Amino acid sequence: MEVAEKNIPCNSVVGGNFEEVCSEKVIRFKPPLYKQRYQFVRDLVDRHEPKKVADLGCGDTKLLKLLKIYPCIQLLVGVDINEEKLHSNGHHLSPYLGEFVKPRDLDLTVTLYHGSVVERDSRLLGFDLITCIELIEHLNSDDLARFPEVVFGYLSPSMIVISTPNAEFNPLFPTVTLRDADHKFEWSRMEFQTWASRVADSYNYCVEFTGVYTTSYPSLQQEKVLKFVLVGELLIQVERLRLRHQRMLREQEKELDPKPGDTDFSQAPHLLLGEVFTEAEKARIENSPQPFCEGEKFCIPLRRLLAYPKLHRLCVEEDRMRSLIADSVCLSNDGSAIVVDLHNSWDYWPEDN
Ligand SMILES: C[S@@+](CC[C@H](N)C(=O)[O-])C[C@H]1O[C@@H](n2cnc3c(N)ncnc32)[C@H](O)[C@@H]1O
Ligand SMILES: [Mg+2]
Repeated sequence: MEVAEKNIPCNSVVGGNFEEVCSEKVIRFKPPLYKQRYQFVRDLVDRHEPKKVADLGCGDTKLLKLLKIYPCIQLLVGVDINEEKLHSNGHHLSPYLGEFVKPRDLDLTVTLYHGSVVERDSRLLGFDLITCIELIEHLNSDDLARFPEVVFGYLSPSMIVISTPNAEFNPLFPTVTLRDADHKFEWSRMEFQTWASRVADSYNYCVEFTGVYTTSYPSLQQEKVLKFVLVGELLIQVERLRLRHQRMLREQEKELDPKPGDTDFSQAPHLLLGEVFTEAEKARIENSPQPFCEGEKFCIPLRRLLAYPKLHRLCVEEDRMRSLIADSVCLSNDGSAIVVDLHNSWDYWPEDN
């Protein structure tokens, strides 16, 4: 899948299709690929609100039917070399009764042209978006060679979407080498990207690649995610330290004023500690500033917290940590420590929360 956008810098992304292989080795795409391709175009229309859109190789006009509901689009054109397809499907593009009852705010004209994408047609000049969905693989080598000059060079719309099957999936299909009898070729992602990058370069477009299905995963590179993980780990660590400090105080009390029946917990394993540290981790923790009490307030220096492995692995500097957690916890006046009530675990949050 390619989106080429004229003169607007963007990054290159390489994605993959989303597929599922069933037990009997019949490949199915979920949702079906044609729906994913159309959805990709719809998302683009949502984002860029083009006024004039043309679908080249529009076939049975399914995409045009989906696009005619967009209020931003005022001119919608379909072109196909197969006149019969246009005739048998064109009537689906007429307005419904409901569209008379509740008319659009802005004009919309829908037109179908019979013609070839490799012929210059001045009626397609000045478009905001041109889509070529599963078209180029139907062009013979001469037509494919003419395609860039006509579509990118002559028609030169603001944006072009081109989709073509990914041949890398073909070994998963039970049948032959090409997926359709009319296909003249099927490219790997690399072949497509090489072609598209060269075309985009020649006509001063910038190019972006994606599979029809793309999703991004949360990572620590995203500030929201980092903050969520940081605050979560931090609260766990603060609670551990607070409970440990309470226990230490109780033990000290007992040592000073032992009562009959008191058990000596000092030798018992500290169940609440929960974590096992390597020697290096222990050393890092011990070399960091210690938690301390100010009256009933228990203060844990940020540097101490950052020494614990689960927080250390987030690779956050003290200053960054301070700004990320500032609205989630109470900080000491100088901002160097988190302050909690020693006896109440529900006071971590700043007062106005
Ligand atoms: C696989 S169909 C894709 C139809 C539609 N874009 C879709 O995604 O459902 C390819 C279409 O391209 C049309 N086509 C092939 N060569 C063409 C050309 N040179 N100019 C215009 N249309 C062409 C075919 O008639 C066919 O309708
Ligand atoms: Mg095809």
